[in-house]
Amino acid sequence: MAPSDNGVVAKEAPAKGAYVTFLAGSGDYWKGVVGLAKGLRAVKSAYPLVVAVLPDVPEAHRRTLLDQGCVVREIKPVYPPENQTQFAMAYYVINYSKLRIWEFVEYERMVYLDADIQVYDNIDHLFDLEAGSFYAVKDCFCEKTWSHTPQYKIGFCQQCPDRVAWPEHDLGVPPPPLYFNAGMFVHEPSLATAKALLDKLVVTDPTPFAEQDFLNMFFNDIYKPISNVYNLVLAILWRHPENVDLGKVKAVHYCAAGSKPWRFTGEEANMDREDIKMLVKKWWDIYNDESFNYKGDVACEAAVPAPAVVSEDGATIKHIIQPSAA
Ligand SMILES: O=c1ccn([C@@H]2O[C@H](COP(=O)(O)OP(=O)(O)O)[C@@H](O)[C@H]2O)c(=O)[nH]1
Ligand SMILES: OC[C@H]1O[C@H](O[C@@H]2[C@@H](O)[C@H](O)[C@@H](O)[C@H](O)[C@@H]2O)[C@H](O)[C@@H](O)[C@H]1O
Ligand SMILES: [Mn+2]
Repeated sequence: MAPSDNGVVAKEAPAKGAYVTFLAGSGDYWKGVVGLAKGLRAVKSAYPLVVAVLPDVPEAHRRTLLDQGCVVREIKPVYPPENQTQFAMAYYVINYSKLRIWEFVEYERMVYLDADIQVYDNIDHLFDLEAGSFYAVKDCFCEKTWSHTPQYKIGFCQQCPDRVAWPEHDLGVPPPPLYFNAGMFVHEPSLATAKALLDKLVVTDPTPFAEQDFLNMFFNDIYKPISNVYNLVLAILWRHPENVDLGKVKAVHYCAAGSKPWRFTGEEANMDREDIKMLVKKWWDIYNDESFNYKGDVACEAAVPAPAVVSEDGATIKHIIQPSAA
């Protein structure tokens, strides 16, 4: 790539990599996606952000994402088999549609980030991790959302396995396998894997953490934990403060109840903490900073493979490179 004005040659991203997030509904999660697009730009990521959108995402929201340089790709919803499951959150049923991102085979490697994640340090090196494993951060079992599980009931958590030993003799079962938070993971799109996921889904009873439970089961044998700095599940701040150094955190996951920055009121439990208020302000500082708006970045264009229209059950890939109005 030609040196930029100051003679510094921008790192050329392998054309086959991209960040990907997921957007459903006509609600306010689009603000999370805009924040994420601006955050990746702020840390000078060399990779584009693809947004997998369900059909119910309004045109106006899609336009806003295109204007922020996102690659917007419509996907068909994925539903779990008929079930009476009580999901930990009722809306989790839509999260199974995340499974469509294995169909994005125009990319060899993708880093998935929930729309309620913000990146505060460059994590492009994740694209260089050795292929063949599923990389993600270990979740925490200590929040009330886990109260249906034996680990919660006995106070066992993989974030501190020595605090309460797993009573294998009493329970007659081994400790649960390592379990990742599905808000961030590194994956390799493949139509074969996409088909295997959907085939397995139709014969798998849904469970409270929906696609997160399903992905943990499906990728259990190749799951490789990576550092908490790549996906700080906020509850770690009060459940396992010894496991986090905020100065080193690269990506924050605003998943704790009441922590979504664009809906923040500070009223829910733990939302009056100084570190939470600082992290929410940090998110807004990026969201409101117009210098991080899309300006037709050359690096972003170079990182995007030649736009192609891939018809797939009516879904097509649209990539429009237009300088934003701002
Ligand atoms: O109404 C919704 C709910 C969820 N999501 C997407 O699904 C992801 C997972 O949901 P959420 O982050 O709320 O789950 P949590 O991590 O808080 O459990 C979100 O980050 C969004 O990318 C969305 O687009 N619209
Ligand atoms: O659909 C299931 C969701 O499950 C996960 O969220 C949970 C999980 O992290 C718990 O451990 C926390 O206690 C809870 O707050 C948080 O919402 C993923 O973040 C999300 O992307 C999605 O997969
Ligand atoms: Mn999330």
